[in-house]
Amino acid sequence: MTPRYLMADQALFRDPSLFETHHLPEVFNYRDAQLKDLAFALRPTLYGARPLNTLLQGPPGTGKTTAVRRLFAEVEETTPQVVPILVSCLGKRTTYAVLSQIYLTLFNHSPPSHGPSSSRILSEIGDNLARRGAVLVVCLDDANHLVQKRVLNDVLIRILRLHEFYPGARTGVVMTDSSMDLPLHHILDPSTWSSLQASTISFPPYSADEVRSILADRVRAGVYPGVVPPAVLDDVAERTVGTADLRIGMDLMKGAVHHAERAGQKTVTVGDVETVFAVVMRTRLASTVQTLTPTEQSVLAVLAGMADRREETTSGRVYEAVTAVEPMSYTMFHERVQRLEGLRLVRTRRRKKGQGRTREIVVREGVSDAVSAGSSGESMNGCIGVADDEKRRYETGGG
Ligand SMILES: Nc1ncnc2c1ncn2[C@@H]1O[C@H](COP(=O)(O)OP(=O)(O)OP(=O)(O)O)[C@@H](O)[C@H]1O
Repeated sequence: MTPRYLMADQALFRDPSLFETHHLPEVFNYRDAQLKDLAFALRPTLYGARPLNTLLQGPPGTGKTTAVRRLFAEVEETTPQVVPILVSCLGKRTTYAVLSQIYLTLFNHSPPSHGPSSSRILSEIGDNLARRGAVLVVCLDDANHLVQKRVLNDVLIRILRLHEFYPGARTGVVMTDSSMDLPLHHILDPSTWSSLQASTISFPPYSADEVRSILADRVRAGVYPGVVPPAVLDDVAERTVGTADLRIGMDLMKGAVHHAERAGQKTVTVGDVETVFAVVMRTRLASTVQTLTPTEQSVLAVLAGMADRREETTSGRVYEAVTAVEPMSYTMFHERVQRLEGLRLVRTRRRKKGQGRTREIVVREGVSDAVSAGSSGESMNGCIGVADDEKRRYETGGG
């Protein structure tokens, strides 16, 4: 039976899922050099040896995770004795959470609910690998989120030293970092640093032409011919370059096509893109704010308040204001600001003050709104609600 209702207004998309973040694209241009370098690091696993540990560094949306997923898929297909596991560190704040994810992938079920210790989970992982003679390659995706409380150091040392306690178990790590300056040599103990010895692969931002061509490929695969006119493609590409995140471009293109489809149009217009852009930005920002810890939310809320009142936001002043709300050491404050900067919620800049120089913390556009939307509800979830409402409105053609 031909579906009369489900597909009734599916007139413009061939396949909207091609625009989802988790979609692994068929065509992955402009990252040949990085794929080759990563393949080189993983190649020893084909012969049963440990991989070379690697750090993939570049701004958000530059293809780091996609490169890892492509090569992990190849490894999985060709080399059964290698177990590649990708752990998204965004929601993982403890060693236990990271190890549980590795356990889950290895054993196909979560650790027992009575809550074994991290060491117990690790010993089961080690036993399993040693028994099978397998090589474990863990990708800590967005490893910069593990910097607090020395979690990254703890996770790395446990994974990298596993072979000392379980001879036959071989392990290595790939880390991705979108903060661009994961200060590994500062945050890792000297012994972890020397076990890691990671080489770095850089993922520079895509040029404007590259962004346009990547979006054009996706449109070709996911949307019927003629639906997205060149002027619309140009507009989406330009806005994407402005936000420096290809993921926003994908969301924007998908949203604009949905908007046109719901309105019964045959083609997407620049007006559709304009309508959807604000919603995409708000949704993106809201979901980023939602990933913050309560302390990070406090720092951001204080900063946003100061920015709204046009107060001076030098780091000294902000530190004073933050500690009046929530006491913390300067180092801890500095780490929180670094994380907010890594998430592109704030940016810092050096400026002259009197005879010396000072660091100013600037809240990025739209962030104050996302924070106040969150604080007006019970939690930051309120902020997602606002964005979702708006999103629903445009998805149902309400503009
Ligand atoms: N060269 C490319 N060709 C096609 N699609 C790409 C390319 N690079 C990135 N993408 C797409 O852009 C989106 C973001 O890519 P990806 O998640 O790999 O970026 P990332 O660098 O890991 O970002 P983050 O640091 O924020 O995790 C995905 O939807 C991916 O399919």
